[in-house]
Amino acid sequence: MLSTQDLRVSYGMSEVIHGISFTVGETETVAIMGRNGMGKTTLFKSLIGIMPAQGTIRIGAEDVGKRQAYERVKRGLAYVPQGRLVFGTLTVEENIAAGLEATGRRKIPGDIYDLFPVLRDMRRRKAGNLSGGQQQQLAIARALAADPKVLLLDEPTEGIQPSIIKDLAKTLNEIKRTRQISIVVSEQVLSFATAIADRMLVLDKGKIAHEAAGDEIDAKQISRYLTV
Ligand SMILES: Nc1ncnc2c1ncn2[C@@H]1O[C@H](COP(=O)(O)OP(=O)(O)OP(=O)(O)O)[C@@H](O)[C@H]1O
Repeated sequence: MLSTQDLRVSYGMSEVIHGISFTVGETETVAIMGRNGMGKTTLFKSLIGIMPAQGTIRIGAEDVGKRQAYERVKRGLAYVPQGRLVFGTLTVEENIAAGLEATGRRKIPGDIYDLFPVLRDMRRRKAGNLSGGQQQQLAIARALAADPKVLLLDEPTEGIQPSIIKDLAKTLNEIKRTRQISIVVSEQVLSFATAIADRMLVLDKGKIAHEAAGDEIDAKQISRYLTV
Protein backbone atom coordinates (compact mmCIF):
# COMPACT_ATOMS: atom_id res chain seq x y z
CA MET A 1 0.00 0.00 0.00
CA LEU A 2 2.88 2.32 0.94
CA SER A 3 6.51 1.59 0.25
CA THR A 4 9.87 3.30 0.21
CA GLN A 5 13.08 2.34 -1.50
CA ASP A 6 16.44 3.73 -0.40
CA LEU A 7 14.85 6.86 1.10
CA ARG A 8 17.33 9.57 2.08
CA VAL A 9 16.47 12.85 3.78
CA SER A 10 18.81 15.71 4.67
CA TYR A 11 18.80 19.05 6.49
CA GLY A 12 21.17 21.07 4.31
CA MET A 13 24.35 19.03 3.99
CA SER A 14 23.49 16.80 6.91
CA GLU A 15 21.76 13.53 5.98
CA VAL A 16 19.59 12.16 8.81
CA ILE A 17 17.68 9.36 7.04
CA HIS A 18 20.22 7.07 5.44
CA GLY A 19 18.53 4.91 2.81
CA ILE A 20 15.41 3.38 4.33
CA SER A 21 13.36 0.73 2.53
CA PHE A 22 10.12 -0.68 3.88
CA THR A 23 6.66 -1.76 2.79
CA VAL A 24 3.34 -1.37 4.57
CA GLY A 25 0.72 -3.87 3.43
CA GLU A 26 -3.03 -3.38 3.05
CA THR A 27 -4.79 -3.16 6.44
CA GLU A 28 -1.44 -3.58 8.18
CA THR A 29 -0.34 -1.50 11.17
CA VAL A 30 3.38 -0.82 11.27
CA ALA A 31 5.00 0.85 14.30
CA ILE A 32 8.25 2.70 13.76
CA MET A 33 10.01 2.73 17.10
CA GLY A 34 12.93 4.91 18.10
CA ARG A 35 14.31 7.26 20.72
CA ASN A 36 14.19 11.06 20.40
CA GLY A 37 16.28 12.31 17.52
CA MET A 38 16.51 9.00 15.66
CA GLY A 39 14.67 10.44 12.65
CA LYS A 40 11.02 9.47 13.06
CA THR A 41 9.56 12.93 12.46
CA THR A 42 11.91 13.57 9.54
CA LEU A 43 10.84 10.27 7.97
CA PHE A 44 7.14 11.11 8.34
CA LYS A 45 7.58 14.62 6.92
CA SER A 46 9.28 13.14 3.87
CA LEU A 47 6.53 10.54 3.41
CA ILE A 48 3.75 13.15 3.39
CA GLY A 49 5.85 15.48 1.22
CA ILE A 50 6.65 18.48 3.40
CA MET A 51 10.37 17.61 3.31
CA PRO A 52 12.20 16.71 0.11
CA ALA A 53 13.68 13.22 -0.09
CA GLN A 54 15.79 11.14 -2.42
CA GLY A 55 14.76 7.61 -3.31
CA THR A 56 11.32 6.22 -4.04
CA ILE A 57 8.01 6.62 -2.19
CA ARG A 58 5.11 4.62 -3.60
CA ILE A 59 1.41 4.71 -2.80
CA GLY A 60 0.16 1.47 -4.36
CA ALA A 61 2.08 1.22 -7.63
CA GLU A 62 2.51 4.96 -8.15
CA ASP A 63 5.78 6.75 -7.37
CA VAL A 64 4.68 9.91 -5.54
CA GLY A 65 8.19 11.07 -4.56
CA LYS A 66 7.95 14.15 -6.79
CA ARG A 67 4.36 14.97 -5.86
CA GLN A 68 3.30 17.80 -3.56
CA ALA A 69 1.82 16.98 -0.16
CA TYR A 70 -1.78 17.78 -1.24
CA GLU A 71 -1.42 15.44 -4.22
CA ARG A 72 -0.28 12.64 -1.89
CA VAL A 73 -3.32 13.31 0.31
CA LYS A 74 -5.55 12.98 -2.77
CA ARG A 75 -3.90 9.62 -3.48
CA GLY A 76 -4.70 8.31 -0.04
CA LEU A 77 -2.08 9.43 2.47
CA ALA A 78 -3.14 11.31 5.61
CA TYR A 79 -0.85 12.67 8.29
CA VAL A 80 -1.32 13.42 11.98
CA PRO A 81 1.74 15.47 12.97
CA GLN A 82 3.58 15.26 16.24
CA GLY A 83 2.08 17.73 18.72
CA ARG A 84 -1.34 17.39 17.07
CA LEU A 85 -1.45 20.93 15.60
CA VAL A 86 -5.20 21.48 15.51
CA PHE A 87 -6.54 24.91 14.54
CA GLY A 88 -7.15 26.30 18.04
CA THR A 89 -9.43 29.18 17.09
CA LEU A 90 -11.68 27.06 14.85
CA THR A 91 -14.44 24.82 16.22
CA VAL A 92 -14.11 21.06 16.41
CA GLU A 93 -16.45 20.70 13.45
CA GLU A 94 -14.49 23.24 11.36
CA ASN A 95 -11.27 21.39 12.12
CA ILE A 96 -12.71 18.09 10.91
CA ALA A 97 -14.22 19.78 7.85
CA ALA A 98 -10.74 21.05 6.92
CA GLY A 99 -9.85 17.42 6.25
CA LEU A 100 -12.67 17.05 3.71
CA GLU A 101 -10.98 19.31 1.19
CA ALA A 102 -9.12 16.50 -0.58
CA THR A 103 -12.36 14.56 -1.12
CA GLY A 104 -14.61 17.28 -2.57
CA ARG A 105 -17.27 16.24 -0.05
CA ARG A 106 -19.04 18.72 2.24
CA LYS A 107 -20.46 16.43 4.88
CA ILE A 108 -18.46 14.88 7.72
CA PRO A 109 -18.82 11.06 7.49
CA GLY A 110 -20.95 9.79 10.39
CA ASP A 111 -18.50 7.09 11.43
CA ILE A 112 -16.03 9.79 12.54
CA TYR A 113 -18.30 10.94 15.35
CA ASP A 114 -19.08 7.28 16.15
CA LEU A 115 -15.35 6.66 16.62
CA PHE A 116 -14.94 9.82 18.71
CA PRO A 117 -18.26 10.51 20.50
CA VAL A 118 -16.67 13.24 22.63
CA LEU A 119 -16.06 15.25 19.44
CA ARG A 120 -19.75 15.08 18.58
CA ASP A 121 -20.59 16.51 22.01
CA MET A 122 -17.99 19.24 21.60
CA ARG A 123 -18.43 19.99 17.91
CA ARG A 124 -19.25 23.68 18.43
CA ARG A 125 -16.42 24.33 20.90
CA LYS A 126 -13.12 25.94 19.96
CA ALA A 127 -10.46 23.27 19.45
CA GLY A 128 -7.98 25.24 21.54
CA ASN A 129 -10.13 24.57 24.64
CA LEU A 130 -9.95 20.77 24.31
CA SER A 131 -7.67 18.61 26.46
CA GLY A 132 -4.52 17.11 24.94
CA GLY A 133 -6.19 13.72 24.50
CA GLN A 134 -9.26 15.29 22.88
CA GLN A 135 -7.05 17.32 20.54
CA GLN A 136 -5.28 14.12 19.52
CA GLN A 137 -8.66 12.55 18.72
CA LEU A 138 -9.54 15.65 16.73
CA ALA A 139 -6.29 15.52 14.75
CA ILE A 140 -7.02 11.87 13.88
CA ALA A 141 -10.65 12.70 13.00
CA ARG A 142 -9.47 15.46 10.65
CA ALA A 143 -7.08 13.03 8.95
CA LEU A 144 -9.86 10.44 8.55
CA ALA A 145 -12.11 13.04 6.92
CA ALA A 146 -9.70 12.94 3.96
CA ASP A 147 -10.73 9.28 3.54
CA PRO A 148 -7.18 7.90 3.55
CA LYS A 149 -5.90 4.49 2.57
CA VAL A 150 -2.85 4.99 4.76
CA LEU A 151 -2.91 6.93 8.03
CA LEU A 152 0.44 8.29 9.28
CA LEU A 153 0.62 9.19 12.98
CA ASP A 154 3.74 10.79 14.45
CA GLU A 155 4.08 9.98 18.18
CA PRO A 156 0.36 10.13 18.98
CA THR A 157 0.89 9.25 22.66
CA GLU A 158 3.26 12.13 23.39
CA GLY A 159 2.00 14.12 26.38
CA ILE A 160 -1.13 11.98 26.80
CA GLN A 161 -2.26 10.27 30.04
CA PRO A 162 -1.85 6.47 30.29
CA SER A 163 -5.61 5.76 30.53
CA ILE A 164 -6.25 7.80 27.38
CA ILE A 165 -3.37 6.01 25.61
CA LYS A 166 -5.21 2.70 26.11
CA ASP A 167 -8.37 4.17 24.56
CA LEU A 168 -6.35 5.50 21.65
CA ALA A 169 -4.96 2.00 20.95
CA LYS A 170 -8.50 0.58 20.95
CA THR A 171 -9.71 3.32 18.62
CA LEU A 172 -6.87 2.79 16.13
CA ASN A 173 -7.62 -0.94 16.03
CA GLU A 174 -11.28 -0.10 15.46
CA ILE A 175 -10.37 2.31 12.65
CA LYS A 176 -8.27 -0.33 10.92
CA ARG A 177 -11.06 -2.92 11.24
CA THR A 178 -13.96 -0.73 10.11
CA ARG A 179 -12.20 1.33 7.46
CA GLN A 180 -9.81 -1.38 6.25
CA ILE A 181 -6.88 1.02 6.03
CA SER A 182 -3.16 0.77 6.74
CA ILE A 183 -1.64 2.62 9.69
CA VAL A 184 1.95 3.76 10.19
CA VAL A 185 2.73 5.09 13.63
CA SER A 186 5.95 6.36 15.15
CA GLU A 187 6.32 5.62 18.85
CA GLN A 188 8.45 5.35 21.93
CA VAL A 189 5.75 3.79 24.13
CA LEU A 190 6.21 0.05 23.66
CA SER A 191 2.97 -1.07 25.37
CA PHE A 192 0.95 1.13 23.01
CA ALA A 193 2.84 -0.08 19.95
CA THR A 194 2.42 -3.71 21.03
CA ALA A 195 -1.36 -3.20 21.34
CA ILE A 196 -1.73 -2.04 17.74
CA ALA A 197 1.21 -3.18 15.59
CA ASP A 198 1.29 -6.12 13.21
CA ARG A 199 4.93 -5.31 12.61
CA MET A 200 7.60 -3.14 14.25
CA LEU A 201 10.61 -1.42 12.74
CA VAL A 202 13.26 0.15 14.95
CA LEU A 203 14.84 3.34 13.69
CA ASP A 204 18.31 3.97 15.03
CA LYS A 205 20.38 6.93 13.81
CA GLY A 206 18.40 7.19 10.60
CA LYS A 207 18.57 3.49 9.67
CA ILE A 208 16.32 0.49 10.27
CA ALA A 209 18.20 -1.43 12.95
CA HIS A 210 15.64 -4.14 13.67
CA GLU A 211 12.39 -5.50 12.26
CA ALA A 212 9.92 -8.06 13.62
CA ALA A 213 6.36 -9.17 12.88
CA GLY A 214 3.56 -10.79 14.87
CA ASP A 215 4.75 -13.40 17.38
CA GLU A 216 8.37 -12.62 16.58
CA ILE A 217 8.11 -9.19 18.19
CA ASP A 218 10.41 -9.37 21.20
CA ALA A 219 9.51 -6.51 23.55
CA LYS A 220 12.70 -6.87 25.55
CA GLN A 221 14.90 -6.63 22.52
CA ILE A 222 13.04 -3.58 21.20
CA SER A 223 13.07 -1.82 24.59
CA ARG A 224 16.87 -1.99 24.52
CA TYR A 225 16.83 0.36 21.53
CA LEU A 226 14.45 2.72 23.32
CA THR A 227 16.42 3.16 26.54
CA VAL A 228 19.32 5.57 26.46
N1 LIG B 1 15.33 21.61 11.26
C1 LIG B 1 16.40 20.83 11.47
N2 LIG B 1 17.63 21.19 11.07
C2 LIG B 1 18.70 20.40 11.25
N3 LIG B 1 18.65 19.19 11.85
C3 LIG B 1 17.47 18.77 12.28
C4 LIG B 1 16.27 19.56 12.12
N4 LIG B 1 15.23 18.86 12.65
C5 LIG B 1 15.75 17.70 13.12
N5 LIG B 1 17.09 17.64 12.90
C6 LIG B 1 17.96 16.53 13.26
O1 LIG B 1 17.56 15.37 12.57
C7 LIG B 1 17.66 14.22 13.41
C8 LIG B 1 16.34 13.50 13.44
O2 LIG B 1 15.36 14.32 14.09
P1 LIG B 1 13.80 13.91 14.17
O3 LIG B 1 13.06 15.07 14.74
O4 LIG B 1 13.36 13.38 12.87
O5 LIG B 1 13.85 12.72 15.22
P2 LIG B 1 12.68 12.00 15.99
O6 LIG B 1 13.06 10.58 16.05
O7 LIG B 1 11.37 12.33 15.40
O8 LIG B 1 12.79 12.63 17.43
P3 LIG B 1 11.65 13.30 18.33
O9 LIG B 1 10.95 12.16 18.95
O10 LIG B 1 12.45 14.11 19.31
O11 LIG B 1 10.80 14.13 17.43
C9 LIG B 1 18.16 14.71 14.75
O12 LIG B 1 19.54 14.49 14.82
C10 LIG B 1 17.84 16.21 14.73
O13 LIG B 1 18.76 16.91 15.50
